[in-house]
Amino acid sequence: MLTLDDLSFSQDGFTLSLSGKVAKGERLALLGPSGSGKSTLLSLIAGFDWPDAGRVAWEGRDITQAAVADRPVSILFQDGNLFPHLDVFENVALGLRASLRLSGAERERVEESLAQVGLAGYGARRPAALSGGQQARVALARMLLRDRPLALLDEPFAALDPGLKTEMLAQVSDLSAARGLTMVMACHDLRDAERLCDRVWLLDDGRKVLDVPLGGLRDAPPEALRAWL
Ligand SMILES: Nc1ncnc2c1ncn2[C@@H]1O[C@H](COP(=O)(O)OP(=O)(O)OP(=O)(O)O)[C@@H](O)[C@H]1O
Repeated sequence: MLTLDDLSFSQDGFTLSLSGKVAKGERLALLGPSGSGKSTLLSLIAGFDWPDAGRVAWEGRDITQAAVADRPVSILFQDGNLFPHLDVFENVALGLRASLRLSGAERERVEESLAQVGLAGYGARRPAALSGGQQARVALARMLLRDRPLALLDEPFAALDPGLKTEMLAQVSDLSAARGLTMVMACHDLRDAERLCDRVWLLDDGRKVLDVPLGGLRDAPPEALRAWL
């Protein structure tokens, strides 16, 4: 369980202030207008920022002040964060070892991860020699290789065409279900949220204004979500 207790964080006139819980294995979508605080919340969970007050805990362990590397998280952001000077294999291997000094078994895991996202045989290419969708899948392979229980995704599908988006959504859904990942995903599209997630938090100006299951939502949509339908 991911627990956020009275988190509060202020930056340049913007304040994020919320509490909430995400059950183990649950997939949570963060929806809200631009600037509502979705990325800020992901940064606080990932450890790129620290809250001014409140607590972030995973399975009862307080990780509010933990270093990024010591958190149970893997991260998939919109731009994939691939290193242009490293080849595809090395970019994925970074999920396992920052030193890139891998044992034979670890090299096999990298190859397996690439195969899982349909990129077997692409290891020697540089990111620039891949399409946008393939780059997104390299980032996904790295995220999966990290094998951390909490996946944080920030609009990971925004740059993909509809066909690739559908493919990636299905892949993330299958692979995360197979691993029982807990997921928090910021997105702008309620349909993406419905395809991947169980629950949605609607953010507005740094506050959580709605916290509901996604199943059956369209039958009786809450007023706050009407604009997103
Ligand atoms: N590095 C930063 N320095 C100062 N202010 C920032 C920084 N990053 C974000 N903000 C501000 O924090 C607020 C929340 O931004 P955030 O990126 O979390 O929103 P968001 O909901 O993810 O938006 P979007 O959907 O556009 O990605 C905004 O007012 C934004 O201008």
